[in-house]
Amino acid sequence: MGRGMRWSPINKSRGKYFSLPSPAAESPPPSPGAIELPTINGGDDEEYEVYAVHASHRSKIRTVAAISVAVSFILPLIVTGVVHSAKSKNESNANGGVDFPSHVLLGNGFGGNINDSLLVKSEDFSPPYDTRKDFRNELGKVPPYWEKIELVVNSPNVFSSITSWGPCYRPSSKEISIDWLEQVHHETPYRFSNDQIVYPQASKVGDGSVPQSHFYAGDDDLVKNQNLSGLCRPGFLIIGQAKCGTSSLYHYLTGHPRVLPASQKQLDYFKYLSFKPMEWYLSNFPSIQTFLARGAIMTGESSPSYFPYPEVPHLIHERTRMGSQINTASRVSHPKIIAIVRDPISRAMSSYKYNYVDPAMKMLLKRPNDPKVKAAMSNIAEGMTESYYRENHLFSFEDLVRAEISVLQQCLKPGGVAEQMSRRKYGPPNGIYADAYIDSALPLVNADEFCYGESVSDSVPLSQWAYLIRQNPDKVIIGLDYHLISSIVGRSLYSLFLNWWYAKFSDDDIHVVCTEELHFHPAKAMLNVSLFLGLPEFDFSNVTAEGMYNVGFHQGYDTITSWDDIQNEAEAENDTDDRDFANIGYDVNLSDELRDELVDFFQPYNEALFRLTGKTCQWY
Ligand SMILES: Nc1ncnc2c1ncn2[C@@H]1O[C@H](COP(=O)(O)OS(=O)(=O)O)[C@@H](OP(=O)(O)O)[C@H]1O
Repeated sequence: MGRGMRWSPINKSRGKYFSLPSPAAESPPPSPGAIELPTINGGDDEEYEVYAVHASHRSKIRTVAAISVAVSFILPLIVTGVVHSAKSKNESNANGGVDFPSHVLLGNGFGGNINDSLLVKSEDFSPPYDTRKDFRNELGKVPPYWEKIELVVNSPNVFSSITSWGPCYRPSSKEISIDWLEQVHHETPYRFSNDQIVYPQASKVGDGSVPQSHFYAGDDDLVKNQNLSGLCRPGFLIIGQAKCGTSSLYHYLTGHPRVLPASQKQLDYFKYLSFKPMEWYLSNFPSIQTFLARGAIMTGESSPSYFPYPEVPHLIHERTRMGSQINTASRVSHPKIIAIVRDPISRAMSSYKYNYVDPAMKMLLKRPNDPKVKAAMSNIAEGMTESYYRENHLFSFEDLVRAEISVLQQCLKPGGVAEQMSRRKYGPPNGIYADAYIDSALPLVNADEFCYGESVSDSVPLSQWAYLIRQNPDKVIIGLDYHLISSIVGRSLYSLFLNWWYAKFSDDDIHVVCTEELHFHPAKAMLNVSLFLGLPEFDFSNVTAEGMYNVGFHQGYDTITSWDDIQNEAEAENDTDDRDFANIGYDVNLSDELRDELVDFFQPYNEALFRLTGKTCQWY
């Protein structure tokens, strides 16, 4: 019997049958900040040195970062925030609105650039109607920072002083003539149906109205020459890791009555669409009208494509940074970062199914015309059953994992290829992480880019698999995303990826969720997420009780599977209690021997993760 999480009829309270894994035995304290690379059978036997992660280095970087952030960012916001905080408290008492702590306003960029005299005036301001009632949402509350709107509606002459409406950029002067009350009540009557959320997309950009040349302009132009007026921005980004429950996390979070979803869960902008202007990106978040109608505070998106790439935290930091040229309303903090990490073996198994078995099987059954795929399948009989293909022509989890691990052990050695190449690309003098390399011991390693080799031929898409394919000429590696098939194990080395995020963002702006918390204590895990975001307290239990998203073979970011169905399916497939939830829908064989080896392989990376994030997940 393996050592992962087990199904057992212990917790039936919500119709689920999961038991918590037994607490991990206490391990001896790690040598100061070190990752030791273990070997795994079949890998290189060489002994590796200790891979240093100096805590002192991180604090040095933090200090430098903190000073520059304090000068350019915290200071003005503290000023605004103090005023806001006093103001919202005052209003709250008088009108029964929600009393938000100042960090809600600050932390998510709602501070705006209001001058003090305006705020002083606003406290004495009495509109001719009850603004609170008019902008009230279903809960009878209106977020305090929307108060600015009543000023605008009632005294348009203050319009130019107000750069930010809630989480939204100020509308253009043309739009100020809009009767906002009319908009709220007639265009977007507030209901919980997401069909009624208005996204500015069609009318604003994304319809060809932005010249093509603009998309390919240099970064500076993308930032400067655009009109963000009236668009709203994300307060949070769920960055991944893929296959760790990002879809559930996103849907649960947008179940909070004050949080609105983006036009789709996964926008992938900062990875795949960053050649488009921010204007395009922000047009995928709800309109000001929708925010008002819902009494909403925040929106955000979830793109697991962000997690593994060092370019992404850098880009997010650049394009959302306070004081950038976007316009004055960008005097806001960056979106908060939410990462979710899962027991690395379960994640690897899920990735094996989703990124390899599933697409490969579809291709074997459908025989697409793509010449590369045809070449790879030239010796394979057509029209056979799924189980025939699985048994005869697909590599097992173990095959792929062992091939990958021998590559990783070599590549991740201290001073090895990944470390050297990463430093060359991202480090001093001109790399985008030059500052983070102040101390050369910082393990900034882009394993994803530098460990997996080049294509060998059409039938050997990466050198990593050359030996495997030579030894098993009947088996194929086909799929859409070779880079994902190649890094089934590597993408579970969370600490390597998160190091880059922590180099760009402050600890306070990153929140890490363990998938297992989301699984076993979903309402509590979500409450913690919402408190981190500064949202008002909300009981998520009804939202999370509906089920899990993107499960096993019910794949689809927006597809929910009820807890009962999950349970029934697991029981139908396996009569015993010995069931890991990673295996729902498809049996991935994992011998006890390989499991033990993987546990050892992941252990130092897990420990580095727990040290980095200050959070410990209950794995193994
Ligand atoms: N609440 C909860 N608790 C535990 N595990 C959960 C939860 N919700 C989703 N899942 C499992 O997460 C896997 C899907 O993750 P993602 O949605 O991040 O996948 S994706 O990268 O966006 O495709 C997928 O894993 P597998 O079923 O093993 O493939 C889901 O079953």
